Amino acid sequence: MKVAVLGAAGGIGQALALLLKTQLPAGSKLSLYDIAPVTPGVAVDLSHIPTDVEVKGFAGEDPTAALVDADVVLMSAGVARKPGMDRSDLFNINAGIVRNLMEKVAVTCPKALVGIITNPVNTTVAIAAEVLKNAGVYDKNRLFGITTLDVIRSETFIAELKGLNVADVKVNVIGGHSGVTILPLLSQVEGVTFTDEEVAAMTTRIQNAGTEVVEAKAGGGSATLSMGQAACRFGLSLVRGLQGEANVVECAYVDGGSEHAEFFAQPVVLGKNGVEKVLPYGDISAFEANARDAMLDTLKGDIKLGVEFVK
Ligand SMILES: NC(=O)c1ccc[n+]([C@@H]2O[C@H](COP(=O)([O-])OP(=O)(O)OC[C@H]3O[C@@H](n4cnc5c(N)ncnc54)[C@H](O)[C@@H]3O)[C@@H](O)[C@H]2O)c1
Ligand SMILES: O=C(O)C[C@H](O)C(=O)O
Repeated sequence: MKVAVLGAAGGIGQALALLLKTQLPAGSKLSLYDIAPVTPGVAVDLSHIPTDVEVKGFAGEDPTAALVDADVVLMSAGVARKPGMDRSDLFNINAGIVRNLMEKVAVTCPKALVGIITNPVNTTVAIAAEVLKNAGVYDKNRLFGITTLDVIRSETFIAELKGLNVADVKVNVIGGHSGVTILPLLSQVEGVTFTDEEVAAMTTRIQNAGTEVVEAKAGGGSATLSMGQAACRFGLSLVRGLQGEANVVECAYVDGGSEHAEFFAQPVVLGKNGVEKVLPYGDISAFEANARDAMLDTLKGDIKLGVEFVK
């Protein structure tokens, strides 16, 4: 199993690479790419950790060497927010970065499962899909926007609020990955009841959690360590599915035939070909149905921006 991380010298990339070096199955290969010249050094550093995962690092303008034979590609290349910015403010720089890297993915490892972390995810995933379509290699089951950070935040915040063991809290988060498009389905959390006020406050906190980190870091970037953990969880789930493990389920932003939008985050079963099955997200409350319907214009606009960027 070979996993490539693009943007591997960055805040997320280094945290993710460390976690993958220590958690990928024995015999795996980890391939690190970034334009930053330090990247081969990051790989040398990680290679001193005694696990049976081979690490190689590549720097420069061309990611091809890192992508050869990749089964999974996790992309966090690009710029991060500073206070006062929305994720959409990153579009001008990150759209071109994602397009260029996806052009290399399309040629070098078109069958790889690709997880996009680079923001704005609602738009960059649409960009990635258009690039793959133009190259004639698009398989909707192999492309994912990684929304796992919204899931782990939801689980953490709910456990804190309700005094629960976080390992017992499971939450689906649907929609997309920015502001109102992030919709945690609190009504489905087993063994927990919320007042209307708690639902409103918790939903807002989860939707603004990225901004909470951006403001706390005060110009030093956005979530990197929690995102490293989230991306590692998602990447390992992709690997477990590829290895034939049954019942691997994660929420992800996919082109899954949703009635709501071309791309929509919801639970999916992962397998040897990526998405094996898109699961229904189940019964939701009136509050959640209103929030879902209210987000759709924003989400569809974000997707359209990505499609038009490539055309
Ligand atoms: N999906 C999510 O939930 C989520 C969570 C947190 C951050 N993000 C996003 O992830 C991205 C990365 O965040 P970060 O904190 O790691 O930023 P960072 O600035 O620390 O790292 C980004 C890395 O990308 C590299 N890079 C830039 N252009 C590149 C290119 N063309 N090819 C290869 N590498 C390139 C940079 O050299 C840098 O090392 C941002 O867009 C951020 O908004 C997404
Ligand atoms: O908020 C950001 O800009 C980064 C990321 O999308 C997050 O949710 O933390």
